[in-house]
Amino acid sequence: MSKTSVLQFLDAQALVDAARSRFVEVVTSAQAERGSASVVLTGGGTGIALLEALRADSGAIDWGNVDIFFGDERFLPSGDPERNEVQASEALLDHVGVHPDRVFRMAASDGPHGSDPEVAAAAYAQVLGSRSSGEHTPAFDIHLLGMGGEGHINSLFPHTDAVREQHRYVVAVEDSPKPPPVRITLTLPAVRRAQHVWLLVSGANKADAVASAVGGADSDDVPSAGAVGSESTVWFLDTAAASKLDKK
Ligand SMILES: O=C1O[C@H](COP(=O)(O)O)[C@@H](O)[C@H](O)[C@H]1O
Repeated sequence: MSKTSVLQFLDAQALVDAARSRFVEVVTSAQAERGSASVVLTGGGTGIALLEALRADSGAIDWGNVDIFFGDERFLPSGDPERNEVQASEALLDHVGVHPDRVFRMAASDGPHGSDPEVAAAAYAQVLGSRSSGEHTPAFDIHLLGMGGEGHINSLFPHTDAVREQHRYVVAVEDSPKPPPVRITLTLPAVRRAQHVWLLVSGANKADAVASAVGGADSDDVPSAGAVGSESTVWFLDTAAASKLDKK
């Protein structure tokens, strides 16, 4: 039975510090148990701040034995500073001893799969399949998620085909309401394959969506409501993001 926890912190820095310590704990215990760990990174302000914090305190993790995936990507040319993987590399991956063959980036729009995001999404689904045993996508140890003010996670926006996807683990999004419009994203079935799903959310503009999701909204209306880990789901909130929790 999956457990949901809502943790509140004074500010975004305290939230990031707590997520960093817990990330180190989960990854190092997975490595102690089976030699490696697998994590899904997120873009966004708080998600990238966590990666920066991990860079400063990454000693305990054997980064060469971590499989690193991405929850979503902005389908832009390689090196574009808006790409989540570029930001993740600058914040963390370029500075720790990751194994280059174990960092699974989603393709760029000028990459090997061409400029068609559907082809790039299908290629990433194959990557997931190649790293799993039987289920077509790994049972990630941790899936990190940020959340937009309307409740989007990864590039799963309210009332879209992508958030309603029931079968595929990776899809293309060609009309994202948040720029850039073309993206690649893991779907809710992929998120739910993770043992631990962590939503890192700060800021008053997210308080309504947090309250709705924690209160059990439909994922079609508030996508984050559908983000549930197979073992645990943890909401890491600052005071502002948590401010409407008791009022809905
Ligand atoms: O566009 C995106 O936005 C979300 C949320 O970002 P935030 O800055 O509001 O926290 C992010 O999780 C996602 O990866 C990204 O592509």
